Amino acid sequence: MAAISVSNLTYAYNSFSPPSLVDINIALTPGSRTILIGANGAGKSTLLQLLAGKKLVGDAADVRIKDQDVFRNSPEGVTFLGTEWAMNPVVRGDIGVAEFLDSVGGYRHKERRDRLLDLLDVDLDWRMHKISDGERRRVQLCFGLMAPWDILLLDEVTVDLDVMVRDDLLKFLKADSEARGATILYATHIFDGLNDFPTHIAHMRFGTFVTLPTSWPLPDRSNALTTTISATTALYNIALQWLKADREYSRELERQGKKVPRGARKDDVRSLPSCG
Ligand SMILES: Nc1ncnc2c1ncn2[C@@H]1O[C@H](COP(=O)(O)OP(=O)(O)OP(=O)(O)O)[C@@H](O)[C@H]1O
Repeated sequence: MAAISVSNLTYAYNSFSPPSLVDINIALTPGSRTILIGANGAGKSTLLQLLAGKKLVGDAADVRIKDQDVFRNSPEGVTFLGTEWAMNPVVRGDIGVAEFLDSVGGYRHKERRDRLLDLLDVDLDWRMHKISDGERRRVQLCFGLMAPWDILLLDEVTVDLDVMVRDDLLKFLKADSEARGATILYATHIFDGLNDFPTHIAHMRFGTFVTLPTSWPLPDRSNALTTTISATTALYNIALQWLKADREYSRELERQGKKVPRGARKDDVRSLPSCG
């Protein structure tokens, strides 16, 4: 049974916009850690939010976590952490971190909470309205990760962490996923220090997958861009190649007088070279 499975998923935010996701079909195995790579607007956040059950999809789509429909059954053990959390006025209010974490059940997971407080260097005496963006992000991660999760959906939440905290956090997530067979799907633009983290990588472009989740490191071979991708190639370089290919694709469409779509037609996308 797949940890996450998506079939026939096409999604538009409204009836007058082109779809932001087009015919998505993926299956992620339990215990896998997949990095979602794609340019701004590729559809990463939309996909993560749909998996978190935050948006309703049409009847044709089948979106499952642990074989349960994410909308109808709300599967347990799913944690979604996105960037918008820190904007919520509630978490910018005059409340202490200790009180805040207890109000969301921290006392039930004391051991994990204390480990995360230490790892993320969070002070229980901080007041939520007086801390920096990075400090607030660390509180969010402590809040989100203290209950053991089966499925973790991460949308660029390491963006304002300092390098050391980010590195410690990635090591913690990897060890936690390995120890408990838990699954991670992580959208990011920051590839420093990420080489040893994923079991799979995937490439999205204009709302669809150009490279489905593929085992990482990639096997040695040459791709259509005549650049050799080998097991030693850093994830950063792969991401750079993929995003360059995306830009070439957009330019080619423009040369052909076609408008670059926000949610591209899948035939357009799939006719382009893929590195995966
Ligand atoms: N609330 C919204 N209403 C309408 N369209 C939206 C909305 N949010 C996103 N979109 C559109 O959906 C597409 C996918 O956006 P999404 O945020 O999923 O991309 P992303 O890959 O996460 O980008 P980024 O790397 O910038 O976070 C984009 O074309 C975007 O303009």
